[in-house]
Amino acid sequence: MSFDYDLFVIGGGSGGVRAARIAAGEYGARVALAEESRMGGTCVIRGCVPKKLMVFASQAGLMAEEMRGYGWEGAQAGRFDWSVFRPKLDAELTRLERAYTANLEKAGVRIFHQRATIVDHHTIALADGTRQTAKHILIAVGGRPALPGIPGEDLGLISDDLFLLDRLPRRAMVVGGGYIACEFATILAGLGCDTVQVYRGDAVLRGFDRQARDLATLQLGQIGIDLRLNVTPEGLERTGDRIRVMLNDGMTEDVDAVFWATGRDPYTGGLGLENTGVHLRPNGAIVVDEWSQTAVPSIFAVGDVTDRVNLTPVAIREGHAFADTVFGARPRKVGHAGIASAVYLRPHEVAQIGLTEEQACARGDVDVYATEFRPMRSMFAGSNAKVMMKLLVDPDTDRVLGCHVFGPDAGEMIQLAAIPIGMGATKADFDATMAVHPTAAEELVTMRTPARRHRLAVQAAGGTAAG
Ligand SMILES: Cc1cc2nc3c(=O)[nH]c(=O)nc-3n(C[C@H](O)[C@H](O)[C@H](O)COP(=O)(O)OP(=O)(O)OC[C@H]3O[C@@H](n4cnc5c(N)ncnc54)[C@H](O)[C@@H]3O)c2cc1C
Ligand SMILES: NC(=O)c1ccc[n+]([C@@H]2O[C@H](COP(=O)([O-])OP(=O)(O)OC[C@H]3O[C@@H](n4cnc5c(N)ncnc54)[C@H](O)[C@@H]3O)[C@@H](O)[C@H]2O)c1
Repeated sequence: MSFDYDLFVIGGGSGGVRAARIAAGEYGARVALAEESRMGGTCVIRGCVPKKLMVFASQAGLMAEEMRGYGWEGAQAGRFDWSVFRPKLDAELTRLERAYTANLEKAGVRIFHQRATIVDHHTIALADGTRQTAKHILIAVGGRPALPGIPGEDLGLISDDLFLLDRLPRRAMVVGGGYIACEFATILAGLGCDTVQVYRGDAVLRGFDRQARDLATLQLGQIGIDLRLNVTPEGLERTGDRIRVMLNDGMTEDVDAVFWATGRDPYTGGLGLENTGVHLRPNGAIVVDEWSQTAVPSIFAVGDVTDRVNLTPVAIREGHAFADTVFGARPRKVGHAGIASAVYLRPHEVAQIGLTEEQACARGDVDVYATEFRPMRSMFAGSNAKVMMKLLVDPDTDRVLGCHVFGPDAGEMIQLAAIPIGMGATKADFDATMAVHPTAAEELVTMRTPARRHRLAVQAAGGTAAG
């Protein structure tokens, strides 16, 4: 049977673009890609990139405060002008979008700027009514924000909207305690918005190490966010040009904008998967095996739509491994354990790799090398902001099981720590490494004595041994 293409990719985001470019450019496959919105996908257009630029923009106040502590009398951040920043952001995203498009075209990929749906195991329908056939179909459609399902929720905004605002809200509420909620609240507060963050749990960033979570929770309050814990909205209604939020603790809040950051769901609705034998999980995620192959041999899926680890570098690696395996005769699987990540808060970021202290304790014996200290840079300026560094070590093998950093540029630190830890480094390897002085990161190679030693036998007997 002959097909129009060897590969048809649905979705021009992190995973889809990489897979298409490698399959066509490196392996000579005949590839087409459909993108219904802007090329580059969530990360480039409405995620990592605009978010990080806004994090940079939002730190002027903290920098001015620090500089006053260094003797810069009267140092002030000035007034943030969204009408200057927003067009610059738009121009940068357009530049990136063009670069992604050009790279695909250079690799020989045929691009359809429209929505695609699946007709059968080898056929794609495009929004213009035409059909294309392909030997392989790659689904890389990503995810979409999930709303909480409460009355009036349509009055709220989603993360995409932050980058498209005509003007910044004077008073904003961010709902949630995950990556997006914490980063968005930090950005809004830093840009001068009166910011309320509402989270139903007792500490933000569930899934991260508890000590880091507690420090992040504290920091959100310290930078001026009105953080309400153990609270959740029950309904929204319009009052004039504002929005009234009814909270489950009986309080109401009037704000100019509400941002839902209550998770994301795979974007499989309306994709035509009922025409195939592809299996979905209850949240709509596509079930794939370790080769990113679905239950239908000709259909593969990568990235957030599979809800494995929802990060850009993971989607890219999955897309690349798919192309290597199917078109390059170089079978490659992607490991989803031990992936480092960072949350870009200010002034200190949260970054991690491997097990949390809680997970390590549940797994078995663990020695915890941990330190909390006021770093030279901010202490001199009179700030109480604390840095935290932690290594979790298996006492039997001496292997480092996890690393957690709460501090300035923690994301940059964890990227480098991820290399030795991924290679199986031991605590002795860290100890043998000469420190770079004076840095905050040097603490990672100078912690000599465990702060705590958790022993499974002792815990089972009713306690935790401290060393
Ligand atoms: C606010 C925010 C901040 C983030 N920050 C970070 C970060 O700092 N670091 C990090 O690693 N990750 C971050 N992420 C996550 C990251 O953006 C995603 O993990 C990544 O984009 C997933 O890539 P993907 O290829 O699976 O999907 P996407 O990038 O979402 O791409 C999917 C594409 O498919 C298109 N599409 C969907 N359906 C169709 C269809 N039927 N036909 C045609 N086209 C279709 C969409 O328009 C989209 O362009 C962030 C996410 C958000 C929302
Ligand atoms: N820096 C980064 O790497 C980065 C940044 C942003 C997003 N991301 C990726 O995007 C994914 C999605 O981010 P996210 O923040 O949307 O999801 P998340 O899963 O991290 O957080 C969702 C939050 O919403 C809360 N929540 C869920 N339902 C709720 C409800 N009905 N009412 C009130 N609160 C509710 C949850 O308790 C949680 O705190 C992340 O898991 C991450 O993989 C990464």
